[in-house]
Amino acid sequence: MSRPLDVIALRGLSARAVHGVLPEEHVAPQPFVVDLALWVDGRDAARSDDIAETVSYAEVADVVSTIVKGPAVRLIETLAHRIADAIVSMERVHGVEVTVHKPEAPIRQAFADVSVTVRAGRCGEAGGAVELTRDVPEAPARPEARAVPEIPARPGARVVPEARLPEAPARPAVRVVLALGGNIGDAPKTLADAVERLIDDPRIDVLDVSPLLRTMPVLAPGQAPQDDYWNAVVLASTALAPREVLALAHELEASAKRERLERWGARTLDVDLIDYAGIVMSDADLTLPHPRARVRAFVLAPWSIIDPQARLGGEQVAELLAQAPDIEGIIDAVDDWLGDPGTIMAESDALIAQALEENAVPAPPVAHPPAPPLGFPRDRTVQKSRLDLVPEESRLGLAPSEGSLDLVWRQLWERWSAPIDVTQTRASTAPALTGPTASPRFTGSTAPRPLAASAVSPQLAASAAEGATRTYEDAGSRAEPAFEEAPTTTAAPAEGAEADAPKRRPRWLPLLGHREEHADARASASAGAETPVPSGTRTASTAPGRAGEPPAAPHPSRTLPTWDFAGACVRIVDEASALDAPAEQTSGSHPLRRSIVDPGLPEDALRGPVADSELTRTGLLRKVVVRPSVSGPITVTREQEGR
Ligand SMILES: Nc1ncnc2c1ncn2[C@@H]1O[C@H](COP(=O)(O)OP(=O)(O)OP(=O)(O)O)[C@@H](O)[C@H]1O
Ligand SMILES: Nc1nc2c(c(=O)[nH]1)N=C(CO)CN2
Repeated sequence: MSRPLDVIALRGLSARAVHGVLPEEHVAPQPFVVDLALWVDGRDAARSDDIAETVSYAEVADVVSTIVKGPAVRLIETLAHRIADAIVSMERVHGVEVTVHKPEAPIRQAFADVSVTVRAGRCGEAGGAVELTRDVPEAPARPEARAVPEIPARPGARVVPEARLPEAPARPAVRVVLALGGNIGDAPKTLADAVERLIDDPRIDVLDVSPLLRTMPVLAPGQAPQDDYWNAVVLASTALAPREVLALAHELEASAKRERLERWGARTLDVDLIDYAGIVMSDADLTLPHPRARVRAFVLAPWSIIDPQARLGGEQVAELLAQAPDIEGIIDAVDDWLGDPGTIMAESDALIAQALEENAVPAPPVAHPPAPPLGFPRDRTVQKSRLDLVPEESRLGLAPSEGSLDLVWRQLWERWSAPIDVTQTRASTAPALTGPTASPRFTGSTAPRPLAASAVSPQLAASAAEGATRTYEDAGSRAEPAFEEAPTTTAAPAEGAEADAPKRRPRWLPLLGHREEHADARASASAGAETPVPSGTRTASTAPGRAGEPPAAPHPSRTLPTWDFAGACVRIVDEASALDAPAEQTSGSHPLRRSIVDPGLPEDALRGPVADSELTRTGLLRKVVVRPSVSGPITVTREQEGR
């Protein structure tokens, strides 16, 4: 009598290789992802608990990897059949189903994935030739499975100590992209806590964390206005299955007390799985890639900043970003946000308030030339730009180099170099952009939240009183930003405010200034002092480290995140600071070297040079968390005195 066969599933086995019809595909490697189902008779193995009686999935993975990385072929069919033939010829394999995905295939149209599935051998029952089924159960992956070595074959062994029992099939680690967002409570802090939990989670390796963006809410048509969101993206590597990653995302949301009251309702924390090794799937609980990510600048922007070459469903993320309907909804970017997130909201409010205040006088319609594509604004006496708010020394080396491929960084730079002037916005297509803003939070709130008097300019108060608020509607329903009229009952116009005076709003804000200043501003805010002075408002003469000037105030102490800096388990580095510096110039005195560690670290903290492999491609100051397990041993040097 026939009996059912067991199924070993191995999914998401990925490797970069050079298969394809086009000659250029034979030069530039692209990702190939293989899913496998193997039909085996595992009864004997189950009885003896001996790997020699079954098929080693590790061996299978080796075979697949060798073929994928092997000689180039033109078709994925060829590749899939080669794999199937090799696997089915392995001892104890009755049948195999192989799917080869080529998520970045050169296809002109937008597409999510292309794959081919081939089958070989006999499957289903041990006795007879039966149909292969697509209904392959998902292999249960145990978090610690990766660490457990394969049990060596021990012929004749009957009893295996429990500690050495074979684990469930190990899933290869794959790249995943998570998007975080929130707009209730202290969202930067909630997001930082979530990132910290991910970093601490043994099931997942955080590879990179994007800057934190403040974004205007994207809402469904007719949906009630909400506060601004804070968004970031995390790149990680994990051996968890897709649904397990989703469960992890839900755990994070639960720990932030996320409530689901309405679709796209305001939330403390939203964690979406945007991409899982490029795979395409959809069931009741999970769709991959995330179905709406491709039209969401609040996902695409942070993602492409940390991975300018990233692709989503076969499309360049940077290109998708350029088309995203809510691209103008990104109103602030904070590069260095994980260490002290608790003051970011206040800083952002204050910076925006100040920007509004300083630019309250409307510009003549065509008063200024178009912003130079790179570098600083040419005529800084006429109009201020976002960059003018940043001390000059903090801008050194920040400009993207000519010919840089980093489109996002160049775009940001262009925007920040442009005078803050709404006439430069998409006024022709979105006239309401010239309208007033609701509050320094740029929220859609019907009732602007009360702000410390010192943080709100008269213009801003007037703007708040005027009440037209701006959000974006779901891209599926409307391509252009939607503008909603907020109730006029929110606040009385501030005294002296011209009811019909044109109001302006900044669209992008530069990174906050020099890190020490930044730290000071944050520290003063967290110490409950007055509203922090945004770093950019300080004059360059007060910036620390400039020759002939009074020394900067000592760093205030700051609470460190809970992960272990002192033990060098993690390290925070920034951008191309050490690029051209000779070895002995590892101190902050080198002009290109701004800072290489979080300024909140203790004075005696270990500081390390930035290895080439760790440089960010954007030149954007930000944190990179490096684990020795990910990047290999870290050379640690002590920073020299005299910063
Ligand atoms: N790739 C995915 N990432 C996260 N959730 C997903 C995904 N695919 C499907 N879902 C499902 O969507 C459900 C609703 O998710 P959630 O409440 O986070 O939606 P939302 O954030 O309000 O809207 P959106 O999905 O548009 O971001 C979840 O319970 C989850 O099962
Ligand atoms: N700006 C912004 N808008 C949103 C966001 C978000 O994270 N950021 N999330 C939503 C549902 O997931 C709906 N709208």
